[in-house]
Amino acid sequence: MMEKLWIFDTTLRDGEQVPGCQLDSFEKIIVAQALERLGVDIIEAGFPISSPGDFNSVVEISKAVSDPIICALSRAVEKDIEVAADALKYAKRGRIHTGIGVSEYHILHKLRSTPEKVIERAVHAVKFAKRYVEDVEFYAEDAGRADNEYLARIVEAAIHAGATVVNIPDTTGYCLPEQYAQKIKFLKENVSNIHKAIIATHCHNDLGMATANTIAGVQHGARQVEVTINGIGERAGNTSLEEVVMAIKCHSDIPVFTSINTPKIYETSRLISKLMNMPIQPNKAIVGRNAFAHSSGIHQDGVLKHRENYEIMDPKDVGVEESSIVLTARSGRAALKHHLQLLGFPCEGDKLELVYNDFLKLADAKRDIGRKDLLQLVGEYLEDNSFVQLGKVSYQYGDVVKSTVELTIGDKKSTSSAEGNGPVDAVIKAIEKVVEQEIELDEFLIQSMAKGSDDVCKVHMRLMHNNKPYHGFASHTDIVLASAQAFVDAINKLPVKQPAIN
Ligand SMILES: CC(=O)SCCNC(=O)CCNC(=O)[C@H](O)C(C)(C)COP(=O)(O)OP(=O)(O)OC[C@H]1O[C@@H](n2cnc3c(N)ncnc32)[C@H](O)[C@@H]1OP(=O)(O)O
Ligand SMILES: CC(C)C(=O)C(=O)O
Repeated sequence: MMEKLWIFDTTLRDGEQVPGCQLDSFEKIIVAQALERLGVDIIEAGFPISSPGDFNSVVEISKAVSDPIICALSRAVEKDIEVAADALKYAKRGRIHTGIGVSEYHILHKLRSTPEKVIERAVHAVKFAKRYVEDVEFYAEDAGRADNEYLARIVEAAIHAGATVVNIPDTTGYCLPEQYAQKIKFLKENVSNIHKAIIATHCHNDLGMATANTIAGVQHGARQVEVTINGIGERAGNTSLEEVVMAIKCHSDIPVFTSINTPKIYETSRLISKLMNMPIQPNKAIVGRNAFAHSSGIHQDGVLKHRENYEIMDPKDVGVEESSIVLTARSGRAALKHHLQLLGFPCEGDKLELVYNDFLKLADAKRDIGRKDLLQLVGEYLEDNSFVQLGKVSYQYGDVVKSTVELTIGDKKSTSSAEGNGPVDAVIKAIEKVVEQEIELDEFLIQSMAKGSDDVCKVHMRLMHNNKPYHGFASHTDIVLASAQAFVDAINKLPVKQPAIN
């Protein structure tokens, strides 16, 4: 029989601990509401004792969100628990998450205590939390490295004291999937009252095993998974929500279901990445830019013949409009033919052969083959009179930065000025003013190629147009110019109509 797997999202607590990811209360509410729309069951909203700001966020999230359980973290310390309870006062359903370290490292070298005293503190903390809320989750910190016999004792005591959920964190990301699975199995078989609580996983990714360990835990009886969007979290991160949810969806033999509205995954992932300033690596499972991009000929041919040849999930199931066939020097005739067809130039036989040979030469010399290149290859590219070309770019500092850019379409020149937050913002705004397209700058990455201050920087921009992404690339020693060129490069890839100039 299929059982419910509770999705406990800790993006706003463990995820937010990451340097640079801190959010204010307003931003946290936006995230919490997105998590509610995504369908998570529990939102860990913060660690209220840690700061007035975090306390306030838990209060405001409790008011703003109605469906999920709102959870607040605490140590096994009375004051922490009191403050957590106070922060949860507006929550429709509030949960206190309390616990203590259970590995030898933590007992001896962090808490400077003894195993027996730690059990006493755990029991006291759970009982104390029960005075305020019915729903109390106990975490056995560093359970991944703890002795299983001792772990079973403290978990049994916590359940006896009233814990409704027992969390078995692999805090340091140490376990291998089989070890973690055995730990959960051991608890199922050796904790006499385990049927009275839900077992939760909370795995970190120090060895890249967080998702594998979480799934192994579920396969052995865990029924709550603690996860974050994009896998953000302390050090190498937490288990990523999207990976676990989609692994379960793809493997119907795992006897659990989740309440996640999977087509909302992609937009939630982008929101978190943007608000927390955490770019997503292109090859990140499920939500990375290349997760549904096919770039080598054999794969492209396979996907074009039958999507499932190289895709285990439908991109629409995670909110990605469609998979993409990216033209590179590793592409074959099938991919080239597909793109030419899309442009309205069906090409077969000898003609395709000729174009393909030229295409390979171009693709060897140029990494990114776009629409303009293809039109040139089929001899249909007239004078460069319909695409945006960037001319002179200038800007000056003052109270606000002012920029002027020259843009050309064919022989029509246009000059545009704008003000912005900084030179890149001012230049992008000036370009936007003259390009008649609905576009949104969705991602902006600047990377230096080497190390020196004389270095060339590489810019990647992603624009959204009609819910589809268009990528622009450029490199230059001048960051502002590289950004402007990357922006124009992406604009030139918009397929619907060629960008016009005012
Ligand atoms: C695995 C996790 O716990 S994930 C959560 C981690 N998140 C955070 O730490 C962010 C929020 N933390 C904070 O704001 C602060 O660390 C506070 C408010 C909790 C505590 O601040 P301080 O009182 O200044 O203590 P400090 O951070 O220096 O040290 C932590 C103390 O808590 C103790 N402690 C750590 N975990 C626990 C626990 N679960 N239960 C009881 N005590 C604990 C440590 O042993 C140490 O005590 P000591 O000072 O007597 O040696
Ligand atoms: C507080 C606990 C659940 C934690 O974050 C960890 O052990 O990693």
